[in-house]
Amino acid sequence: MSLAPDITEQLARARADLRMGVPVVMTGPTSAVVIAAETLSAARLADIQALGGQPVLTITARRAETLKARVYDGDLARLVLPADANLAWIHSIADPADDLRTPMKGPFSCDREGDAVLHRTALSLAKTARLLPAVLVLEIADSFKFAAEHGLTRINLESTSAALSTRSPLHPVVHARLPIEASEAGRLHIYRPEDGGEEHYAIEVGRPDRSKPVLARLHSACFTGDVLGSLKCDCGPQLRGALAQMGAEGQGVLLYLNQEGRGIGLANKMRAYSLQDQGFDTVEANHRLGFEDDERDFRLGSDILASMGFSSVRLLTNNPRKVEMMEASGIKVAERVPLRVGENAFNTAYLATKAAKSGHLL
Ligand SMILES: Nc1nc2c(ncn2[C@@H]2O[C@H](COP(=O)(O)OP(=O)(O)OP(=O)(O)O)[C@@H](O)[C@H]2O)c(=O)[nH]1
Ligand SMILES: [Zn+2]
Repeated sequence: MSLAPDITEQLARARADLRMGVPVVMTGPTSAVVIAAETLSAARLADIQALGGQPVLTITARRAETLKARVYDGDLARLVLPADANLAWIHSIADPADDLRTPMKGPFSCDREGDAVLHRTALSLAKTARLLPAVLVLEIADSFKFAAEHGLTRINLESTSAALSTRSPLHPVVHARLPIEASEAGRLHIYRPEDGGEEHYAIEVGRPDRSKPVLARLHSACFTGDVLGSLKCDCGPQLRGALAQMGAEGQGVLLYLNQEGRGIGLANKMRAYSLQDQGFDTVEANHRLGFEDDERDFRLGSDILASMGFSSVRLLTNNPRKVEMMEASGIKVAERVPLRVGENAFNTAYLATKAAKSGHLL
């Protein structure tokens, strides 16, 4: 028996460390100390530079495209840290906020030797910590000794990449009656993932027959739209519209998935909004930040539906990816029910971009 944390638990620690600006040690065929660019402090940068060796700033190919840095590793680029690089330089590579004011940050020298698996895994970890996808990586010789000496979390590279590519099981925690405006027969279910990530919710309206397709909506968290009534998107009206339709039919399930900002987190979504104010559309903004168009995993939704006993849905959505992902993960989509509400002068361009670039149906 051991009380030592397993890889899932170690990764939860590693995420917390990265968010706090604390380095994490990765052990693999080559080992390295890794720190997130976003939370890096001047003191820690100086400490890393004092270790000797050649630090590398790893960014996604999306970010590299904007910076005109050479991509030798497919989905990422390893920028050799210039000897005179300071914290402001690193932050300006990670964060596109000032790109338009200071467009020429290069020329960059990019690594092409050796394997990029450690770098790729470190970037994924930063993304799951909801940080900007940019990490400073310095190879070290004896990772066990280094981690012990500095009191750092150490994770095994192979187990980390395996854990990050596996979906964490979700467990029902509790459910209770919750009368809502749309229906007095509401019930809120809480689901908690094993990996320490955000909880997700299911609002069950009435008591839908488990043997028939249920009216369902996969709603991704949008603090700005759902709570503040933002006019930049259509989320608030879609949320209330879906619940109202379930109330009118007397039954349905709304899954509220805490994948804010299409899975990049609220801070990054606000960075994207700031880029949109500079003239970029919703997809371009994600790319400039180093993210894909959509970083969500809708299979969370099928897991929750299956756990509630549903196998077939009438899905309220305009997003064909949601339909595909449902079907691929074992929930039959008997019907797609369009949900077009909440268009206004502020979100017309946003909705048009989603139709043109993300395949949303009009
Ligand atoms: N990154 C980013 N996320 C945004 C932006 N505007 C809205 N969002 C997020 O986009 C998500 C919208 O989710 P959904 O309501 O599921 O919408 P959808 O994928 O368009 O699909 P349907 O509404 O079902 O057709 C929420 O997580 C919002 O926070 C944006 O400009 N950038
Ligand atoms: Zn929204």
